[in-house]
Amino acid sequence: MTQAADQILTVAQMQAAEQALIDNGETVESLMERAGAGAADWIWRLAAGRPVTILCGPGNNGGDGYVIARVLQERGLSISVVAPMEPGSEAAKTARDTWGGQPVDTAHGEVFVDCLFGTGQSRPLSNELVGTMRTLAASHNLRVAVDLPSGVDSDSGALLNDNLPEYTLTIALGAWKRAHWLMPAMAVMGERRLFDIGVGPVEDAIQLARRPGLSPPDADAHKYSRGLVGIAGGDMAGAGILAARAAQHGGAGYVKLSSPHSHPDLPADLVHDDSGDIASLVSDERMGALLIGPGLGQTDTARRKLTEVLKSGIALVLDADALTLLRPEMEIAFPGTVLATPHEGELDRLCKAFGIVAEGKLAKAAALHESTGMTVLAKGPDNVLVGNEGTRFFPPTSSWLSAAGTGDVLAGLAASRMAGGRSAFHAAEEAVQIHAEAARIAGPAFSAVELVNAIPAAYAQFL
Ligand SMILES: NC(=O)C1=CN([C@@H]2O[C@H](COP(=O)(O)OP(=O)(O)OC[C@H]3O[C@@H](n4cnc5c(N)ncnc54)[C@H](O)[C@@H]3O)[C@@H](O)[C@H]2O)[C@@H](O)CC1
Ligand SMILES: [K+]
Repeated sequence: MTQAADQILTVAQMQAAEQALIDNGETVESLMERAGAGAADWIWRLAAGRPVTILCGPGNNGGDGYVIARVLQERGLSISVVAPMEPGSEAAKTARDTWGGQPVDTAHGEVFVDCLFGTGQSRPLSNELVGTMRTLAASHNLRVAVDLPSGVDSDSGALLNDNLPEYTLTIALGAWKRAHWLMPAMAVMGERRLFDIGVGPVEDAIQLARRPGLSPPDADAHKYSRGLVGIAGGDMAGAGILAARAAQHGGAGYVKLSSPHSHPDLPADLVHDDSGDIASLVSDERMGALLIGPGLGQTDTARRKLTEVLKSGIALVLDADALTLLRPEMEIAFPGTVLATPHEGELDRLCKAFGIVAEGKLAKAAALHESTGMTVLAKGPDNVLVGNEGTRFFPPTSSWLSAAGTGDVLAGLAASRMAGGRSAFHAAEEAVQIHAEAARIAGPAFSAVELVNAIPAAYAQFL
């Protein structure tokens, strides 16, 4: 069931949704009035009586700005409007006439409101416009972007100019746009809020990930019913141990690490097979999910292990070295039960190996899913998940996750959720959020081991 508040629209989908509202009796003016008044409410709270400067562009984003100016002025705030371009659209002209004030060349105040461009941003801003925005942003302590910061491409999240201001708050109007959840745009938006103007569910829209609803083990659970996770390690012991630790905390009842060496710090509660014999791992019929990649290495032995694991038909998580070794000629028994978790560099390498030419994280992940049938989680500061179930975006995660080993932890968590019976898609959806919550709980400057230790508390948040 589509949740309208969680849907993330392209500009074309937004325009079609707006048209559907108009076909049902709304007008552009009535929608602008609602959107502008909604944004004005947020700005009113933020301003708390202090002066507000609104930068209005020529389109309907500028039109929203004139509505905001009128509403806030009627409430007694001191408002200055800077309008480097005359209104071009009919609705924006009407909004400006209804406001009835005189724009000024520049202003100092407390809150700067960017209504220069929204979803109609079609090309980079002139240096002059960037200069105007920067000057205004620098002379106001609080900065609000209405719908989108100007200079952001709504569908890709790209920044069309350098040196754009950073915002305190971005108010999405009617629906989330892709840029609200994609880097680098997401990083300049500050807090993000959605104001509903009545847009209904849009078919095939990208959705925000559902919050995981986890449960404790069944009353009659045993270690195998909770899930057996196998980890096919290799040359580097540490990464496999980290992933195994994460899998233990991620809900699985039993975790088996296969790596061809002993390790002095191997936890006593981890079953370790140091024969490195992959055949015995894949022939275990109780195996719920297998993770291969962290610490695997890129030797011929590693490639042989990967080839065997791919053919096994067991639900798989492919990460790290497994993604570097993966080639189109390798046979994957059931791609629908395989989750690949590439970071940006691995995603690029995979696209190259599979002859995929695409621009941007979303397009690359979608093309890789299309070409291989695997579920693809393109991880990073923005996470993009593409599978047969659709596409999901996620709230931003802690930037402290940019540390070695955190990817191994995520892969272990995903394998754990899969061994517990989740599809590759839902396992990834849950793993990203448990991982993000663990990072929040671990606080600043954590190591990957400390991240693992925070998983039980993160898990508890979703019970
Ligand atoms: N879609 C909807 O349902 C609603 C949209 N509203 C607002 O309308 C906005 C979209 O309005 P528009 O489609 O008019 O688009 P914009 O207001 O974003 O701007 C489009 C105008 O700017 C020009 N332009 C684009 N890039 C430029 C550049 N770099 N330099 C100079 N000029 C440039 C275009 O040629 C066009 O004239 C939304 O972001 C939102 O704020 C709201 O008013 C209410 C409802
Ligand atoms: K804007």
